[in-house]
Amino acid sequence: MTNQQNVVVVDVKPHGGVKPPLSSPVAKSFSPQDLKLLLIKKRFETENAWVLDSMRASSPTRISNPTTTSLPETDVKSSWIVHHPSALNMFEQIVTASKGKQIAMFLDYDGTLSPIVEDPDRAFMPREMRAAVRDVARFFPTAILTGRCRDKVYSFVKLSGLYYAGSHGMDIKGPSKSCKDNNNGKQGVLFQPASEFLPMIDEVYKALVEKTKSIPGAKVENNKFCVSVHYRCVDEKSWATIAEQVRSVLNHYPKLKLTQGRKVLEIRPTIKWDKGRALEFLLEALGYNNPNDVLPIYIGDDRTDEDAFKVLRDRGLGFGILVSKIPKETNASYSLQEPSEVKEFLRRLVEWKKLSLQTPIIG
Ligand SMILES: O=P(O)(O)OC[C@H]1O[C@H](O[C@H]2O[C@H](CO)[C@@H](O)[C@H](O)[C@H]2O)[C@H](O)[C@@H](O)[C@@H]1O
Repeated sequence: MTNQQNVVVVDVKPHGGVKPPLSSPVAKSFSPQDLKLLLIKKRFETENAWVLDSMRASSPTRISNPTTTSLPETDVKSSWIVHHPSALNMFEQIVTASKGKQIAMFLDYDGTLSPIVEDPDRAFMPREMRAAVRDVARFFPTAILTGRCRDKVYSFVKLSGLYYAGSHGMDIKGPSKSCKDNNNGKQGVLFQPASEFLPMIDEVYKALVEKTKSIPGAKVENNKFCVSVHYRCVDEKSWATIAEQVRSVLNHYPKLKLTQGRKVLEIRPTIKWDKGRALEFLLEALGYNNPNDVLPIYIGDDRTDEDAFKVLRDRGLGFGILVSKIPKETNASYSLQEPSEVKEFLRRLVEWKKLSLQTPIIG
C-alpha cells in the first residue's frame, strides 16, 4: 500500500457552492500532505473571494432584499425612508420619548461628525460641529465611539468632558477635567479589554505596512488595539491583491479577525467586544442600570455601528440613527443623510433642552 490516495479535485465556489470535478472522470493522485495544502489553498481562495465581494458591495450592506430589488430605485428609497424616517422630522417624537429620562448621546466619528475624506489623517471635524458637540455635552452625557485610536480621535475632537471609546470600544476613557489632562497616560482609563493584544497588533501593523507598500494608494493605520487597511485610494483592479495580502498576514494570527468598514479592512482581536458592548459598558459607567432612567441616542454611519444599534433595538432602549444618503440594511430606527444633518439634530436637542429648562412645569 502506498501513501498516495485517489482524490477527485473539486472546485469550491466562493459561497460554498461546489462545481463539478475539474478533471473528472480521470482521478488524480495526491499524498495526504498535497491534499492538506490543496485544501488550505482552496479555503484561502474561498475566504478571499468572500472578502473581495464584500469590498465591492462596500459598507454597510446596501439593501438586497428580493422584495425591494425588483422595485425602481426611487420606490426602494421611499420604502426605506418610511421604515427609517429622518430623525429631524421625528424630533418631537424623540424628545417626547425622553420624558422623565436622561438623554445620553453616543456618537461615531468618521462619516458622522466629520465627512468622509480620502486621507484618514485629514478627517478634521468642522468648527461648527465641534461647537454643536460641545453644547450637547453640556446638557447630556456624551461619548464618542470610534474605530480609530483614542488619542487620534481626541486630537480631532479636542473636547474634554466627553467619554472617548477608541479602537471600536476596546479603549474607553472617561471625561478629563481639562483638555491637557486627556493624554495623561493611563489616568482616567476605564476599560481596555484587549490589552494583551497590543504586541500582536503592533507586529501585524508592521507586517501589513510591509506587505502592502507596493500597492499605490493603500494605507495602513495603527489604531492601537486594531489595524485599518484603507483601499479608498487603491485602483479597483488591485482590490483582490490587497484582500489577498491582508488574508495572508492574518492566516498567521488565528486570534485576530477581519471586519469591514467604508473602503477599509479592519483587523481586530477575536474577543467578544464591539461598539455595542462598549455602549452597554458606558451606560453602566454612567450609572444608568435602570432602563427607565435613560434614553440613549446612538448616531453612526458604518457597519461597526450596527452592533450598537442592535443592542438598543434588542433591549428596546432609546434610538439608533443611521447616517446615510442611500437605503441600507440597518438596525437603526431613524436616519440622517449626512454630518450636516447630524449637526442640525444636535443643535435642535440643545435648543429644546434650553427651552425646557426655562419653561416652568405647570400642574
Ligand atoms: O468608527 P469610526 O469613527 O467611523 O471609524 C471607522 C474608520 O474610520 C476612518 O476611516 C474612514 O474614514 C476615512 C476618513 O474620512 C476614510 O478615508 C476611510 O475610507 C473610511 O473608512 C479611520 O481612518 C479608520 O481607522 C476607522 O476604523
